[in-house]
Formats: sequence, structure tokens, C-alpha cells
Amino acid sequence: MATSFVKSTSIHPHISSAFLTSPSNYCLSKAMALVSSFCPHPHFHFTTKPIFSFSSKQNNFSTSIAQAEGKQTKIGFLGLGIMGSPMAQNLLKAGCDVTVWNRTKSKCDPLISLGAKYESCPEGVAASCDVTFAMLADPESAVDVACGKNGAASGLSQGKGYVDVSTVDVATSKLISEHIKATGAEFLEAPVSGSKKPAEDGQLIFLTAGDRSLFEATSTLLDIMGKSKFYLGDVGNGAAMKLVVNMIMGSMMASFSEGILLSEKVGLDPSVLVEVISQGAISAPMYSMKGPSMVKSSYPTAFPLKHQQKDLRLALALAESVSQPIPIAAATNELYKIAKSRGLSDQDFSAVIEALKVKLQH
Ligand SMILES: NC(=O)C1=CN([C@@H]2O[C@H](COP(=O)(O)OP(=O)(O)OC[C@H]3O[C@@H](n4cnc5c(N)ncnc54)[C@H](OP(=O)(O)O)[C@@H]3O)[C@@H](O)[C@H]2O)C=CC1
Ligand SMILES: O=CCCC(=O)O
Repeated sequence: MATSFVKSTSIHPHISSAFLTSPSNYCLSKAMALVSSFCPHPHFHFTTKPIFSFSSKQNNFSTSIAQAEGKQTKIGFLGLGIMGSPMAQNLLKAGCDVTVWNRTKSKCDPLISLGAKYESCPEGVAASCDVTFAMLADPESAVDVACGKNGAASGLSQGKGYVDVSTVDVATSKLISEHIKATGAEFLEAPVSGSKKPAEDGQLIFLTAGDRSLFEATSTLLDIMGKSKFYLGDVGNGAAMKLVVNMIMGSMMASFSEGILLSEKVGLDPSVLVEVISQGAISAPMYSMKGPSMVKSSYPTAFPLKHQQKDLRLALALAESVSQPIPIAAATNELYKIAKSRGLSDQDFSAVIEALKVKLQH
């Protein structure tokens, strides 16, 4: 059965909710929540450098105890793209000991300047860390980084953990899990819902599955990077949930694009359409966030279009595997393929609207 956990801010009875929700106190309240949600693990303890002094009577844990033990958890992060960079940065800002690697080394530099350590290959990161996170583009890169030459698996052993937060398909996640577990290490898949801004704000939603003990041991870290986490059972369930969510999202964006262009063609102001939608039953943050720039044909990249098409492709294969018809998603996938063929791969997925633009015939 799935279990969901929302980060709690009811830390201390004497701290008012106004204090906790004040922007200037948000980080403090979040960090306090994290300390109170600490879960012990048989092999390693996740501790962060104290950014303030706080003890929780509930679990008898305090940063000072962890310091006295002199065992700061070492966290690895592989893949520093749009998502990986802010996620790793949030771990660093929370005081964690972070070691990074990225295929293009220059993307490590901003994190190194914030205090991150660097290793020259995934194997080196996994060997030097207690738990290693991976945020990679697609199934191919996720497998390569985890299981390839000098991949993370070569540096793993019993007592370590590997958490893959990339969006991949079920078979890929199971394959990675098998390789990781063959080393004696634990595995958790944990794809995320939420884009660039939620990643920056530590507001992601983790869809996890795999070793429950690793889920519990890393919950403090997931809470630094996210606002909630779901534990969904066996490896593959997190990947499947993520693909279903992104299949819906891709179709929503395609339908929204059609609406914007149709409203314009019949002489309506598409900005007013965006406003009307925002007040009604079909309102969604995505429409309000992306609509105004789409109306101006501007697509600043948060979620690259190529990744949305990848997710639709993987969702179609998932549906095929269980003979579930998904005709809307199939048509939507074609639209994203057209957008890719028009050179829009690296733009935001909202640029799919460009695939629907036709020149008027006179
Ligand atoms: N952006 C978003 O809003 C969200 C994205 N996701 C998912 O998260 C994952 C990462 O997304 P995002 O950060 O946006 O993507 P980016 O394209 O910005 O980053 C991709 C990362 O994968 C690395 N990479 C790509 N190919 C390889 C390879 N062959 N070997 C090693 N490393 C490789 C890139 O390295 P390099 O820098 O060298 O290119 C980079 O670090 C994807 O699975 C995506 O679907 C999930 C939720 C939201
Ligand atoms: O995989 C990308 C998801 C983007 C989002 O949830 O806003």
C-alpha cells in the first residue's frame, strides 16, 4: 500500500504558525522539521552540519549528538542539469557534505564554489559517499551512469545507498536496481514531480519505491529537497506513477495550446482566456505559470520539451505493456515529436504550441 508523507512543520508547541510561515523563517522551520523527521538506518546516519542548535525530544536526536559522533553523512550527487543542480545546492545549503559529478565538468563548478567536493567519475562518488543521488536525462544515461564503465555500481558496497531520481521507465529502474543490489547496497527509485522552481525552493514531490529502509534513512534528505514524499512499494511503482502524471501533464499542455491558438483565431484575447481558466474548475498552476509567456511566444526552459516527449514515449510503452488504450496521449506524443523536429527540443515543453501554428492561406 502507498504511504504518503507531507513535511510537518508542527515541530514545537511554542512556535507559532505565523513564525514558521514567515518567508525569513521558512528555512529555519524547514530545517527544524527535518531534524525531527530523522530516521536511523542500520548502516549510516544522515546528519547535516548544524545551521542552528535544535534538539528533538521525540526521537532523541540532535545535531550536537551527531557532531559528537563525528560521522557526517557523505552524500553524492550525479547529474547537475536543470534539476540536479538546485537539488544538490539545497543539500549544500542545509549543511550537508556533498560530492558531485557531472558529464560536463563545468556544471560542477558553481557547486564546488559552494563547498561541494568533486570526483571525476560516478564510481568515485559512490565509493566516497554513504548515499548517492542520480538525476539524469533519460533511461540510457541513467543506466550508463549507474551500471556502465566507472559507473556508480562499481563504487557501491553493503552499507551504502543509491537513489535514482531521474524519470525512467519501469524496466530501466528494475535493471538499475538489480545492478545496485548485486553490490550489497540498497536502492530507491525516487522520480520527482515539480520543475525547476520547486527544485530551487525545496518543494519537490518524491515518488519513491524500493528499499524501505533506504527510504526511511534518506527521508531527512528528501525533506531538504522536497515538500512531500510517497512510498509506493516495489521498484517500478515510482517510475510508473511518474510516467502517468507526466502523460496527463503533456496532454493538458497540448490541449491548452490548442485553446490559446483557437481563441486567438476567432478574435479573442488569449490572455483573457488564461485569466478565465485560472478562475474556473479547470484551473491549474501550470496554466497560470506558463500561459502568459506562451501568449508572447516565449518558452523559458524549466522542463525541456525533449524530456516531455521522452516521458510520453515511455508512458505509451507502459500502456502497451498492459493493453490499456491511451489515444489522447498517443496523439499528444505525435505533436511533441513534430515540435522536436522543428528544433524545439531544448525549449520548455510549453513550446509544443509552436507545432500547432499554421500560416494563414490567402
Ligand atoms: N526539468 C524538469 O522540470 C524536470 C525534469 N525531470 C526529469 O529529471 C531528469 C533530469 O532533467 P533535467 O535536469 O531537466 O535535464 P537536463 O537536460 O537539464 O540535465 C540532464 C542531465 O543528464 C546528464 N546526461 C545526459 N546524458 C548523459 C549521458 N549519456 N551520460 C551522463 N550524463 C548524461 C546531463 O549531463 P550534461 O550536463 O553533461 O549534459 C545533465 O546532468 C530527466 O529524467 C527529466 O525527465 C523530472 C521532473 C522535472
Ligand atoms: O517531469 C517534469 C515535471 C514538471 C512538473 O511537475 O512541473
